[in-house]
Amino acid sequence: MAVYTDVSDEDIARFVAEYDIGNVISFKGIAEGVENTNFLLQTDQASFILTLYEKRVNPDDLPFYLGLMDHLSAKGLNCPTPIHGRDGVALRRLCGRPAAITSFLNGMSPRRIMPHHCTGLGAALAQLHTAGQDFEMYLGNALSVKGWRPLFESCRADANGVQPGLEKLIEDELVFLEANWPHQLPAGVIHADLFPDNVFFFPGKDDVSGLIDFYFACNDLLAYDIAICMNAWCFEPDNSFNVTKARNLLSSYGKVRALSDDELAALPILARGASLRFLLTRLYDWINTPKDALVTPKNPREYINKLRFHQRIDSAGAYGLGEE
Ligand SMILES: Nc1ncnc2c1ncn2[C@@H]1O[C@H](COP(=O)(O)OP(=O)(O)OP(=O)(O)O)[C@@H](O)[C@H]1O
Ligand SMILES: N[C@@H](CCO)C(=O)O
Repeated sequence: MAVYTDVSDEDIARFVAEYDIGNVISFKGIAEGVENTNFLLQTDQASFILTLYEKRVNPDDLPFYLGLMDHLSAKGLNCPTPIHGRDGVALRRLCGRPAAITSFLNGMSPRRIMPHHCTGLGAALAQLHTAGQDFEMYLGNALSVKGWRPLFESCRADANGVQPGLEKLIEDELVFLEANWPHQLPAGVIHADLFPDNVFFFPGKDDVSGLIDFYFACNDLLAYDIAICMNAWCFEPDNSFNVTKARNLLSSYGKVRALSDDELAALPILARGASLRFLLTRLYDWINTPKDALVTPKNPREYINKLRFHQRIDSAGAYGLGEE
């Protein structure tokens, strides 16, 4: 349950009065999500999402996230559109927290990922990368290769308690990635957290109907975003890699934005980095989330298996490219 900040009926009525979106007819907390407090807000004009940004989001980065959603929406990407108040301002404060209203997107995240979802995902990801190319703001990725060691140092003492040998696995992987990370590939705005819960589809349709949750978006290597998606979408619950899903993801991405030979060659190492990134953040949360917290931390072990899988891969052919 992710409603960290309570908002009264009076607070919401006062807040909505700053906008030209009609009068509130219903307002309820959304259980999904772990980072921020989200409410479904219905007015007599439309449905909206009200988000109160909680401690994990740096308030200084909010203009980038909201500006990016404005930019991508204007380019025709179906993502939440920030709603601006009568004074033109989208980022406001409510109940002591930074807050914004965005448009509500119809559609549902897939409960069971099928290969056709990965086809839709690949096209949507490439559209996002293409549409982001002329976005003028810049935000570096705090969770890329330079950010991983400090994160590891903050939780390494507890790593072996989560799985024996984990501290050495991470240390060795960090040394490898720090020495071999490809810095010269095409870069731009990436989503950086495009997991199935952030991608909507209409039932029975292959195309993505909408993308949400841009609060890890940043500037980084475009192919790194593909690697994040490959990890989040192309493994089965038993940890086996589904090459059909990966092939669909990569080939539909490539139809919208062609991948260079260098990007393809770097995919295994980018996938190792993407595994380590989510292994580390999950490990940190696993160790630091109080037992009585509202949210259940995600299991880091899933990402140990993904990392081990990619460590055995030496070329992108293993991800289904070049096959029929
Ligand atoms: N614009 C939107 N349109 C429709 N539903 C939305 C929208 N934004 C958020 N939601 C709903 O709210 C839920 C939580 O949103 P979101 O994933 O952004 O939360 P979060 O706490 O930032 O997330 P996370 O834990 O995934 O980082 C989503 O799973 C979705 O059901
Ligand atoms: N998508 C992240 C959590 C939310 O940012 C994970 O699965 O670890």
